[in-house]
Formats: sequence, structure tokens, C-alpha cells
Amino acid sequence: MSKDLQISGVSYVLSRTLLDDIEIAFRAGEVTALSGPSGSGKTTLLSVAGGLIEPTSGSATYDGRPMWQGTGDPRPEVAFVLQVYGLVPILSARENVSVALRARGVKPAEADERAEAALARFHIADLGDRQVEELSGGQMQRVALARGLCVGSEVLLADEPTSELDEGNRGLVLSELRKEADRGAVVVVATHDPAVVGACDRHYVIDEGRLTDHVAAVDLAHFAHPERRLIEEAAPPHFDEDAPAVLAPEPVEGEPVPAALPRHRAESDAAFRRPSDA
Ligand SMILES: Nc1ncnc2c1ncn2[C@@H]1O[C@H](COP(=O)(O)OP(=O)(O)OP(=O)(O)O)[C@@H](O)[C@H]1O
Repeated sequence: MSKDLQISGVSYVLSRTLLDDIEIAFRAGEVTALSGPSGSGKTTLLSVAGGLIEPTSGSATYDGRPMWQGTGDPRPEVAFVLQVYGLVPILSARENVSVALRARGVKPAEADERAEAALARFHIADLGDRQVEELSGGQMQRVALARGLCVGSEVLLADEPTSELDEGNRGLVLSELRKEADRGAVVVVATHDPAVVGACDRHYVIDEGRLTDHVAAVDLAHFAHPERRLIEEAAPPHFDEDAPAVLAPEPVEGEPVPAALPRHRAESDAAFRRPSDA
């Protein structure tokens, strides 16, 4: 049996539906990108996929076994790189990595040695003794990556692992994620970064908790404009289908009256079109 991470008919409902009948096979040996607008359900899907939360219906299974174990603890073969890092601020960078190994039964001396090597993978071996609370956001992100990747997990779920990194470090992270896939792991990366998506083997897009079926049409550049994202998070274009045209700018005395601007959602915004719109 292939060691894929199978998401079968997964829905997750709280006061509203956060995931709606998701069907994906995350393949072993591949790096898969998961993208979509902010709040579309990427983190929620990773949480179901890794066994942190129980789906309302459907299942996540790896190697034929359910990810949800009834406790919210992930299976031992799963590792996360969390969006908020999940580091212990008062521990050193090395200790933060080492505890993940010790929790998996690695003896302290060996865990420290492997932690050192994991930090070196992300070019932060020199920060090993530094308390995490003294690190920059990008440095913390690399510690979280070192911790996620050091355990040699079979399933690696990374939530926006490059959001704080410059181009050079992003390339480094991508090549390390690739190594994880090359040794046979399932690697899933939730990301807004087109460069990350471009480096992955497969790409799925979520919109309002649903998997879209027009992946090829996604305008990747859309995700790269933080200012545009901020505007759209305040008033997502796909939520206001019937919104009137944006108000015309104030007229300036002595100049022709300006025409109303076109609607915010442009025809080219395929990334945010629902499949039913196509
Ligand atoms: N515990 C919760 N209770 C209620 N709503 C929740 C809960 N967790 C998440 N949500 C909502 O579920 C939706 C999906 O959230 P999620 O974090 O999965 O999105 P995302 O695609 O990862 O977003 P981002 O790109 O901003 O990280 C959001 O509208 C969020 O507000």
C-alpha cells in the first residue's frame, strides 16, 4: 500500500462550515502546496490532516491508519512546523529542537547533538545557546523548521514556513523540504508565496473551505501582494459578488468629473473565482 496521506470527504463544522467535503491524496515523496485566501481553511485542513482535530465527517488516514487518535495528539510519525512556531520562549534554540527528539525517546546527549545538526541545516548553529525570546521572527521560524525536520517524520505539515524569510533562506528551506520528500515523506506546505508554490510538485487551492477545481487558472502573483491581501481580507472580493462599483473619486474643481472605478474584482482574478463561476 502506498504511504499517502488520504483526506477523504473531510468536513469540519463549528458554528459554520470551515471545511467542506475535502478530498485529497497527499503523496509520499512529493511536496504539495496548499494555498488560498486568508481564512480559507488551510490551517484547519493541516490540523485535520495531522490528527490535531477530529473532522465532523470524513477521515484523514496515513498508510491506512486514521490520523485522529481521540486525544488531539498527533501520531508519532507526524511533525508540524506551526504558523506561530510553538517554541518555548525561555528555552534556548537548541533546547527547543532537542525536546522534540527527547519526546520521541532519543537520549539527551544524542538529542542535543542532532539538534545542533538540525540548526546547522538552517544556518543558525551559532544561535544554539540563544534564548528563543531574543531571536528575530525569521530566526524563530528557522528554529521551528529545525525542530519539525529533525525528527525524520513520515508526514511533515508546514504552515507558512517561509513567511518571515528572505529569498536566500526561502530557497534553503525549499531544498530542505525537498530532501524530506526525497527520503519518502509526505510533505505539505500551506503557503501564500508563489515561489514556494512553484517549487512544489502539486498544488491545491482552498476557497471558503472548499477545494477549487481550477488550479491551473490560479493567478499566483495575487498571493504575493501583501497590500492587496490586506485590502481583500477586509473586504474579500469573492464575498461581495453583488457589490456596487467602487465609489468614484471626489471631483476636483475645474477638472472633468471622474468615472466610477471598475468593480474591485477583476476578470483576471481567476484565483478567487469559485468553480461555479468558471
Ligand atoms: N476554533 C475556531 N473557532 C471558530 N472559527 C475558527 C476556529 N479556527 C479557525 N476558525 C475560522 O476558520 C476559518 C479558517 O481558518 P484557517 O486558520 O484554517 O484559515 P487559513 O486559510 O489557514 O488562513 P491564513 O492564511 O490567514 O492562515 C477562518 O475564518 C477562521 O476564523
